[in-house]
Amino acid sequence: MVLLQVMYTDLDFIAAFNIEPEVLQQFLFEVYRRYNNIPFHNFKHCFCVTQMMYGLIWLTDLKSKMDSIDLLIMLTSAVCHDLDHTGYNNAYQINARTELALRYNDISPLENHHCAVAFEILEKTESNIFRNVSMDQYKRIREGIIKCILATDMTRHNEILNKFKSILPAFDFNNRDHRDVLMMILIKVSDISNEARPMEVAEPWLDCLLQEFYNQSDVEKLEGLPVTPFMDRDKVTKPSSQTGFIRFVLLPLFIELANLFPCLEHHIIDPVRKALDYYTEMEKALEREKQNRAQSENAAKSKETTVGPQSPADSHTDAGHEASQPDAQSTAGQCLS
Ligand SMILES: Nc1nc2c(ncn2[C@@H]2O[C@H](COP(=O)(O)O)[C@@H](O)[C@H]2O)c(=O)[nH]1
Ligand SMILES: [Zn+2]
Repeated sequence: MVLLQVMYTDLDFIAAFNIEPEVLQQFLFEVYRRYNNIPFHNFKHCFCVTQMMYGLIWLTDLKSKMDSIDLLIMLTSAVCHDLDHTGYNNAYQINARTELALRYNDISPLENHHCAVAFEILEKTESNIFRNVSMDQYKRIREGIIKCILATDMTRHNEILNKFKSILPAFDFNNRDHRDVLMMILIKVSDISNEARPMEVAEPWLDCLLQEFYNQSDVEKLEGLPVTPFMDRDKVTKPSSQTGFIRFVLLPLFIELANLFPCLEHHIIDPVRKALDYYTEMEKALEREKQNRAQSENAAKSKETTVGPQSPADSHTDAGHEASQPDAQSTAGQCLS
């Protein structure tokens, strides 16, 4: 929480918007309290996304290009963007007809909720970091935060990315609509930027994400709901989850942002390309292992049909051999390390 406080201070928000230190502390404490103890969408994820946003603001020298109110909107949106996430995505909310889906008529139920919780916190005077801004400024901040948090709904990914691509050739920092789209892109990039971090940080985050995914698909199976395919433990592995995501979601998004800010190439694109190579190799190793296993099983079967059934002792040895195999994923990981 202290580091988040430092980010507000470093970006000069304390002075520019007359934010009292104890109000900022109370705000951040309320935020901390309203993140749940779940594998991925927890307070640490909020911290990482905010830290990435803070880093992007400095790396791109946004302070010289945009009003500080826009920067305040972006940093605060990052802090609040997954408040009270339950660990079950929008598809689940809608299919299970949860309270959130009912309240928001199936329209981005989670993101609407994260935003509503943020403004619940800001409604309390003691945690309202915007309590000293003018009515007009508050209106702009509220509009901006709503826009940014709602933009993190991944079902809107192509819509937002295409809008950004269409304005990029004539991007103008003085154009309000252009800035709004850029703000949405920046929070999206920050939100899904784990793979831009060093591998030893990024990989454990993927484990946490898959834990949350697998938990959801298990519950979907138990409740007889449609099973979200990219969350199904019977279909998804660590590398299969990442290669597609990096190729089709991360790189196309990051490359467009780097078209506007070439200085980002080295910071966010290079590590993501490296991660793609890493998971592609892991996927190949897994595939080889699967093929080897299938071949040994076939060989064993044909031996059985030509020689006849094995003695119990033989089959025990086989079972023992099978059980002593390390699991596919860790072997693939070892091959690469
Ligand atoms: N397969 C992967 N999916 C990812 C990764 N990082 C993020 N995501 C997906 O995007 C959303 C992001 O939105 P959030 O606001 O919910 O955090 C997340 O839920 C995942 O579905 C990744 O590295 N691999
Ligand atoms: Zn998030």
